[in-house]
Amino acid sequence: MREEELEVALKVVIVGNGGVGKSSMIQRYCKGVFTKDYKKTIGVDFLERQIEVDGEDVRLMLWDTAGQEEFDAITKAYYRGAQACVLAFSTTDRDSFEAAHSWKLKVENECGEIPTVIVQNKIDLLDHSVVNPEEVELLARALGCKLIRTSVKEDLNVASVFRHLASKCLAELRDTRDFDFITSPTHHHLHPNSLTISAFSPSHSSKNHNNGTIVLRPSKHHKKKKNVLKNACKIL
Ligand SMILES: Nc1nc2c(ncn2[C@@H]2O[C@H](COP(=O)(O)OP(=O)(O)OP(=O)(O)O)[C@@H](O)[C@H]2O)c(=O)[nH]1
Repeated sequence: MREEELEVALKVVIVGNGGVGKSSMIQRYCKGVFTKDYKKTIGVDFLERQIEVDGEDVRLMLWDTAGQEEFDAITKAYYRGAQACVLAFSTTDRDSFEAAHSWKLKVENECGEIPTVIVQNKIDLLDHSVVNPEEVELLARALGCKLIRTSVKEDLNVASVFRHLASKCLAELRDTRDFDFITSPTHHHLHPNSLTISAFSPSHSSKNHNNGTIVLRPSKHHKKKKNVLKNACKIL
């Protein structure tokens, strides 16, 4: 199978305290809209967007989890199989900054070490900031993650968060692209040239990419797909 015939789908979870802007970020990225209204996420929601990264089509499935503790039991299960993570806190909410460590642990427990970006959102409100830049950088270093400062409201740096994660996952995928790590019980039912690793498979390992949604299949046209869906999103 040639490299240009593959399609990659990545499951990305967005975590962080309630009200930091997780839903807004996904809406902004997938639909290009921003709303001032705060509507608490109940459980889990997801949107997707297709982009081209390093010459490859990547389908990003963005899982919006509720930040409120009362939904913990529901959301935890949805981390499973995620291949990348956005860990968000708000410039104006000290608790959300201090909760970053425990969010990281929560994701690690379910997914192992996956590419993660620490997002400091609401930088349009820097005048009301309750965190200083040095401590934020220290946090990112301590967690071993890239730090990106965003304003979903102003549409600042939102796209770079997802582009960075997709690029990192692709690089890791290329490193392991001999495909001999396929373990999905479902792949027997697929076209012989089609390889699917289910995002929802209960078995997972933290090191390899056999724990998530990596869908590798030949293009319908047997040539590199045009990126016609670049800005297309849909609610599933
Ligand atoms: N000023 C400003 N407000 C923002 C920004 N991003 C989100 N908000 C606002 O912050 C509030 C909370 O945003 P949500 O996206 O609902 O937060 P959430 O993290 O999904 O919250 P939960 O669903 O409870 O987990 C909303 O009123 C948004 O309009 C931003 O970059 N700047």
